[in-house]
Amino acid sequence: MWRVARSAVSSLRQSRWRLLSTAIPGPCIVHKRGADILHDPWFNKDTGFPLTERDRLGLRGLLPPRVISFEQQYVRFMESYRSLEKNTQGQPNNVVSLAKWRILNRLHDRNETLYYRVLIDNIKDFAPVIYTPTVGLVCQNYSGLFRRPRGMYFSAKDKGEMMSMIYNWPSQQVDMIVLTDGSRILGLGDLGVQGIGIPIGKLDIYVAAAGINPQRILPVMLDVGTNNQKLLEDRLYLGLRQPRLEGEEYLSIVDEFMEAVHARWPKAIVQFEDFQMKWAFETLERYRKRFCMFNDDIQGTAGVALAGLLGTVRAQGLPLTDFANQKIVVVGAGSAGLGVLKMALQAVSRMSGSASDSHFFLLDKDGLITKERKCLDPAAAPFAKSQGEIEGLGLSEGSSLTEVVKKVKPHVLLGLSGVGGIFNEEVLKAMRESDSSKPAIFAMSNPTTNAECTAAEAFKHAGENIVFASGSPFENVDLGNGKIGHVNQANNMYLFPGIGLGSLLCGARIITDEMMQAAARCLASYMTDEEIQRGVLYPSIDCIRDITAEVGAAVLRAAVAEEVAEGHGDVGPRELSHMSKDETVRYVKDNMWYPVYSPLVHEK
Ligand SMILES: NC(=O)c1ccc[n+]([C@@H]2O[C@H](COP(=O)([O-])OP(=O)(O)OC[C@H]3O[C@@H](n4cnc5c(N)ncnc54)[C@H](O)[C@@H]3O)[C@@H](O)[C@H]2O)c1
Ligand SMILES: O=C(O)C[C@H](O)C(=O)O
Ligand SMILES: [Mg+2]
Repeated sequence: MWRVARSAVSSLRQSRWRLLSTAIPGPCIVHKRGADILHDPWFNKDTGFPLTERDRLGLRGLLPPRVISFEQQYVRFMESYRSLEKNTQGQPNNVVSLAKWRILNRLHDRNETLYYRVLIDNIKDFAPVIYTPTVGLVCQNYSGLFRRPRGMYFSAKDKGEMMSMIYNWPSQQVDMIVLTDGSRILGLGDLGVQGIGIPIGKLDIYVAAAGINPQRILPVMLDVGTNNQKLLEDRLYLGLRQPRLEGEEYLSIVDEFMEAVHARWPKAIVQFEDFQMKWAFETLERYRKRFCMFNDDIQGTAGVALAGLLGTVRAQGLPLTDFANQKIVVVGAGSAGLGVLKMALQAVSRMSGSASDSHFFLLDKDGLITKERKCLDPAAAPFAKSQGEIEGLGLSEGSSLTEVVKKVKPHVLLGLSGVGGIFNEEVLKAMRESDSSKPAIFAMSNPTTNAECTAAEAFKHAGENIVFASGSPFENVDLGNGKIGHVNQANNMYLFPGIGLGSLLCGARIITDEMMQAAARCLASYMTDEEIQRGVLYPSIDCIRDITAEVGAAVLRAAVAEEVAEGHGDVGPRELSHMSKDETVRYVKDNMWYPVYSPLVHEK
């Protein structure tokens, strides 16, 4: 019940959008006392409870006597984190990564305010721990790492119960849900119930980047079984031990979940994450006109890739309209690869007035996709080459990646295949013959081991003149002679927080293609010419809150223009439509939650 009061206080605060976000934190109503408060990570301040608060809340004697300030607690945590880094030096990467994840996870379980503050302030260091790539390792080892639940689990066994189950979630208000069925976790395949780590990591990024109130987030696992034989045989596996539901049975579970969410929180936004391709596309089409939802792998990824692709045009000193002439080879015809091509095509059509995809080449595990392909996937069909388009190049159905790169001489080679190392030495060397003055290599698959190539390999084999981006973080590459090969992180984390936040703050009924395009354009225009010339396509993760505010505002304004914005709290659609661009950014920023200890007031 305390959560009701807390959200009332917070919406009161949120409604005063003209106030600066640095205002003194208002009091927080709490309906519990004593040890129950210490065990609630939302209220717990550990040794930070002032003496008067200890008296008021029945905490006297339950803590060591000295009061430690928030700042001191912060320093203490960071010191223990840094000493862990020092003490684990030289140990295998996986061991170090999991140790870092554990120390952060323990803080998350104990004291959310401190956890989110250290996360926000050190996002560049901590994103690789709580998000990609370590989150992949955590998912792989989830059943062994499991200590306490986080988020909700809806399983095939819960059919018919979801409408009541949703009320088991203790928070009165939920704004943002990330949902997975665990069927395609990063490039690691079907991890069943263990995929819950992905929604948890994505929502941590929502809090850090978009300032979504952590009390209003909900990570969800839809456990419909797994086809991963190893997991089915693992005695520690925590999910349903049955093959995945298919067809109508599967869809009826997702339908029931979506209806239940909508019944309790009609304004909540649902982000679909890491669904295998067939369900990723099908659920997007099924729900996008009925609910406020999007698929991050299809749409978020596309926006980030498009922003990067537009950056590579600028890096060549060409006008953006030249994007229509860029030859782009996309390796991987799954939800992400097809999403990128679809959005790129929309961008070409917007720029040149005609939707020509003649410069796009799409490959999957069977090589170049052409209209000759047997059992051509309908989703890939629009990008399949006709014989006429490729015979002049000496290519044909199923041509290998090396052949395609050698013959096409693409401006951009973009990997979303999930296959580590597929951009091998021969492929990368072939990129030296690219028709671009600054060839681009995007190895976007996650986690690190699944990247199509490493940054060092790309600069070594394709040349120093390339622009490089990867989905998981790599260190910049020392090219010698004082030169640095810049590594960009082309990850959907640059966009999904802003898409969610912008949609939330305007009360979007649905999320349209135009809102996605606006997000991508905003990210694309974020960088200066000087940065682009240095091969820097995306801003540093350090300023993710600023980027998210800009993206959120762009999404919001597009929603208003598309007339899908219904208003948020006491800010109605008319008020939204009268905001200038700067006012919109201000509004978005003022609505970002920021972790500080609020004075706790007990109420029965
Ligand atoms: N950087 C990002 O922001 C981002 C976003 C989304 C997805 N991804 C990554 O992209 C990868 C793919 O995701 P998805 O959802 O599209 O998966 P998917 O399973 O839907 O598609 C994978 C595609 O790769 C193709 N493929 C497999 N082996 C291949 C090979 N040897 N050569 C060429 N193609 C091959 C498959 O045929 C399929 O078309 C994953 O690793 C995921 O982590 C990255
Ligand atoms: O999770 C990520 O890091 C990006 C993307 O959503 C993916 O599936 O790989
Ligand atoms: Mg994903």
